[in-house]
Amino acid sequence: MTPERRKAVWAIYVWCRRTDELVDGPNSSYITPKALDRWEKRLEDLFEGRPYDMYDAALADTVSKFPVDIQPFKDMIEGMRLDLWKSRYRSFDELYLYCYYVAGTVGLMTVPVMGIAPDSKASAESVYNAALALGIANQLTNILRDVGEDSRRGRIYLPLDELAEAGLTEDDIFRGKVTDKWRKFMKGQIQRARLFFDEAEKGVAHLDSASRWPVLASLWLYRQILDAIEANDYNNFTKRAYVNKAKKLLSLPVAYARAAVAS
Ligand SMILES: CC(C)=CCC/C(C)=C/CC/C(C)=C/CC/C(C)=C/[C@@H]1[C@@H](COP(=O)(O)OP(=O)(O)O)[C@]1(C)CC/C=C(\C)CC/C=C(\C)CCC=C(C)C
Ligand SMILES: Nc1ncnc2c1ncn2[C@@H]1O[C@H](COP(=O)(O)OP(=O)(O)OP(=O)(O)O)[C@@H](O)[C@H]1O
Ligand SMILES: [Mn+2]
Repeated sequence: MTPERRKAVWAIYVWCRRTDELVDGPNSSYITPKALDRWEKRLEDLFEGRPYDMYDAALADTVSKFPVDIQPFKDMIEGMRLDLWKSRYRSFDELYLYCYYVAGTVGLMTVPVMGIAPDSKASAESVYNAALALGIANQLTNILRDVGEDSRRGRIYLPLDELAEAGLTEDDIFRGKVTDKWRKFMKGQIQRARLFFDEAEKGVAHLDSASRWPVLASLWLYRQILDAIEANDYNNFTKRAYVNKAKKLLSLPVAYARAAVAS
């Protein structure tokens, strides 16, 4: 990315990471809805040019230079509010909404920074939809990677109706035994996540040419976590799926070449 865009993405990343840390981090047990309200007030202040600390200042600088909208930031805080009380998702619709709040929003935050290609004939709406899809795909992948870890925190980010259809119960998740039923269920979940990645990939060609490589590379790196879950024979209860260094390194030049072809 250009240096200006890189700094802006950093600033957005830091804000997202700090927001996530409020509910996931070491002090999360002290975080109440009130604390999140204060965090939202602080967000409004920095958007109006009144940053509270240096990290906020980096984001205030970003929003003064790029046409970033405040709504996806507010929506991410809403996702953190959900995380404070909600630990079950009855259907994919409910889960999708959660994924939008905590990750789809990132796509909407970053498109104004990465820019749409001036010569692209795609509508801005279709590019935002692809960006949204990448956030959803990443979050679904994150969830499928962390089933065991989340269950040990009492959380199940899987559609309970689909679990029931597969003949599985909450207890099966807590017991964490890899059975044929589980493998079959996981195959379906992985397939759906891949559809969102495919949707996102179509949008990459319409981004400003300088932004394509980092986006395509990160898309490919994260998507390979799904392959790693398969390679672990769907044991996402006790084995963490990850993409090794060699595979990561190899993806970079391949993504570079593909991003260049797409221009
Ligand atoms: C180039 C690029 C990838 C830019 C995005 C950088 C950015 C601002 C990232 C913010 C990520 C963040 C900290 C989000 C907070 C909530 C959260 C933690 C979500 C999960 C990320 C993975 O984090 P991790 O594996 O560390 O998770 P744990 O906390 O350890 O469990 C998420 C799974 C979501 C991240 C979502 C994205 C990176 C969306 C990216 C979308 C785009 C860049 C749009 C691209 C545009 C088109 C047209 C395809
Ligand atoms: N808008 C921004 N978004 C993200 N990071 C930023 C932004 N502006 C500055 N930074 C980073 O914050 C750090 C401090 O910035 P600063 O401009 O003060 O640079 P510096 O390295 O301290 O140089 P100098 O000594 O010339 O001030 C640098 O690492 C810079 O890349
Ligand atoms: Mn997290």
